[in-house]
Amino acid sequence: MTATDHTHVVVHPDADLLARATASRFLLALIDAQSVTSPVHVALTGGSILVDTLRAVAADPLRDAVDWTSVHVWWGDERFAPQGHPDRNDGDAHAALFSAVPLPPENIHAVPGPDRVADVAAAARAYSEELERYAPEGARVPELAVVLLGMGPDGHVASLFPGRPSLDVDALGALAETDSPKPPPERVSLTLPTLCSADQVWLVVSGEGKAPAVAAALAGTSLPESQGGTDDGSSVPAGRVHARGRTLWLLDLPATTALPTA
Ligand SMILES: O=C(O)[C@H](O)[C@@H](O)[C@H](O)[C@H](O)COP(=O)(O)O
Repeated sequence: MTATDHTHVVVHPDADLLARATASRFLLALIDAQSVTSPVHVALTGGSILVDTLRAVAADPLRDAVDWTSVHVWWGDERFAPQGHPDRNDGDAHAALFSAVPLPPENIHAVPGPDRVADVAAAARAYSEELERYAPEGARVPELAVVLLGMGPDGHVASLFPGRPSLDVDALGALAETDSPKPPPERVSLTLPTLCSADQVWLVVSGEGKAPAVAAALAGTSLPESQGGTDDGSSVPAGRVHARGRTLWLLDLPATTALPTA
């Protein structure tokens, strides 16, 4: 199904196939990008389907066709917690994938936690500086080949939540969220323009509980406050993410159940 010229919806029968197909698609995207450029920058995030996807990447034989030494991993968002804390997204990714592929530790760009910086604002500043260090001459952020995003039932992506001022930050780089409705409250997130600067953004969404937010995002509308939305007609955060190249919605069947039938 095609939603717009650059936004496409792909539906897999269930969550397991969604994770495995996204994993193969991700590996092919890395291999493809590596045929024309090096290094290749990607951004990952947290959430259950994303971690399942990273596990599937580790189990996919195509992983051996990737030159992991030229892959750089960034975080779409990270919870402000010390290294090794179970809240952190990077711990899950390490267990699911990084421990299984020869990705050099210096290519994994972790967001600093309270064990390294004074507060979440300092963490966001440090991450923005790190992004700039890897950006092409004159740019603020690296060229992200693929950004993988999960989505919450309220339509949030990374740590950009409905109705929060973070959604209106128009600078490239990272921002601090201090009052996330999803715990923990303190997080660092890439800004919306940074997500949209990527060549491709893939929104990987599973389950019927997210079906209303999928429908709202694709229609560019809000959700009622009772579902964590703003009820003001503005698009849920996920509906505001449009990659420079291709925006892919990768869904399982239950996540499509609120979409209008063609
Ligand atoms: O740190 C986080 O909490 C995430 O990055 C967040 O944006 C997540 O991807 C969605 O909330 C989906 O998470 P689930 O798949 O677990 O619902």
